[in-house]
Amino acid sequence: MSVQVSAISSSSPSKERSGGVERRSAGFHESVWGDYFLKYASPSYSTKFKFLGRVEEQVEELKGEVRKMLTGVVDKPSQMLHLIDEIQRLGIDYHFEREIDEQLERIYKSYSQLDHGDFKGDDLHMVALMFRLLRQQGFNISSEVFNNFKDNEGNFKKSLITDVCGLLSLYEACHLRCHGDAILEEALPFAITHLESIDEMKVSTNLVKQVSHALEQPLRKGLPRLEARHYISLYQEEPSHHEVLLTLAKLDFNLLQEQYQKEIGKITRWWKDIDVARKFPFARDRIVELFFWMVGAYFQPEFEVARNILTRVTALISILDDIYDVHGTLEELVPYTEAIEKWDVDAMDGLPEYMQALYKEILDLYDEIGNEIATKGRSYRLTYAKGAMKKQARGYFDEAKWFHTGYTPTLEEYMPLALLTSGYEALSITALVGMGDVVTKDAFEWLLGDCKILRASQIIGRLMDDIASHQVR
Ligand SMILES: CC(C)=CCC/C(C)=C/CC/C(C)=C/COP(=O)(O)OP(=O)(O)O
Repeated sequence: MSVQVSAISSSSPSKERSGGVERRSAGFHESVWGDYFLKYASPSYSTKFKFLGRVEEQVEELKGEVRKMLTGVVDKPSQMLHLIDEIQRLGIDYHFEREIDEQLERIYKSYSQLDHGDFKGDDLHMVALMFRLLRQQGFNISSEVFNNFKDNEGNFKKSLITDVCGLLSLYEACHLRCHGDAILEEALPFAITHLESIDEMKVSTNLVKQVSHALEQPLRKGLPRLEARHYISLYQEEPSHHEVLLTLAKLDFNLLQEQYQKEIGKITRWWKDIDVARKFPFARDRIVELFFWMVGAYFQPEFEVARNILTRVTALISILDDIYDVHGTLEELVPYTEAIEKWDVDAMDGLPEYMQALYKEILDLYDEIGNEIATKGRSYRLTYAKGAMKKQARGYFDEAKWFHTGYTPTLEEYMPLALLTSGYEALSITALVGMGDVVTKDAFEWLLGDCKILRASQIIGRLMDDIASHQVR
């Protein structure tokens, strides 16, 4: 995400003097957005929908129609799979979670008999689509369903090479493979090779576009909102598209976009009031990018408060990271880390002005979060959030010590600390703070109990970040 400056850095940043001390500077570029989103926070900003109430009404009607499509009787499971796939790709599936789950459960229960009727076990597109949708939903479907597509010598059948639709579905399905899915490990390069060399004269323009987009960005790795926006345009060009689905997808996309604009407007207002550029000129100013990141974590409208909290905490952590990584001296960082540990406004006495300024922002923000969640009986979450912030600061401090003492850690020493400072633990905990009652105390304890998914995210996040930072230098 940034030019990281730490004990393992291979280049040195530039230096400058401030507060009578020579300080390093990473030379981050200014915000590319400036005040662009402020207008959405203004009371005089009015929605681009002239008749917002009418649009919302229309969305409700359309949702009713789609619900009927999803619950009505279809004699062909393949039709239902297609419908669910379209709904998911158009980004409107979050309105129909229960209906989709029920339909997929029905299909899962009967899939062993699906080789009859319209569902042919030799139709690669359908098998791969069924596999992907069921696995994604958490059903235990085996990758053995793909055995059928191999010849007697154990190679994928030659006839598949010209089946572009089938190859594309296989490719997308491969991204849901788990350890032990050997056939999908083999299938992925097979699908990629043949998708890369399709004869564009023999397939529709729309399919060519889908293939080239998928090769760049498989569905599984895509951000739901971006994928929806992309698919809406493709779907519109599809002669067989369903008008109800298309209209709902467009209106819903625009309504969500309006909501995000207001959210980022409010967050920009808060950021501007902090006066980041003046108080922390050495730090990254990436508030819009961070908000976008959090929309990737959860995009649904009901997570507005959660997104707001997570974006703002991450923004302050990002300044904190720049203090520990670049701007602060070791002599300043020692009392700063102790002050964060104490979490008390009196503890900031004697700290340099820029440190006091951030300290105050952190305390104020957590007070505000505390007030917000107290009204809902969720105050216990604040203890977890503060604990996560303190741990993060201690981790940053340990890294800074390595740097300032010129110590190069071994990989064994580096990894545990680097996983902590990746921020995934602190931010996963913070991500739960503003969520609804589905989150309980157990969820926080689970996250803190060495859970595999968090560890995997930390490893991926940390190593990708280190690779990117290293390349920037
Ligand atoms: C929903 C969820 C859990 C989101 C996680 C988002 C996340 C981990 C954000 C990290 C933000 C941050 C302070 C990056 C520092 O980047 P850097 O490259 O300067 O980091 P470094 O100094 O540690 O290398």
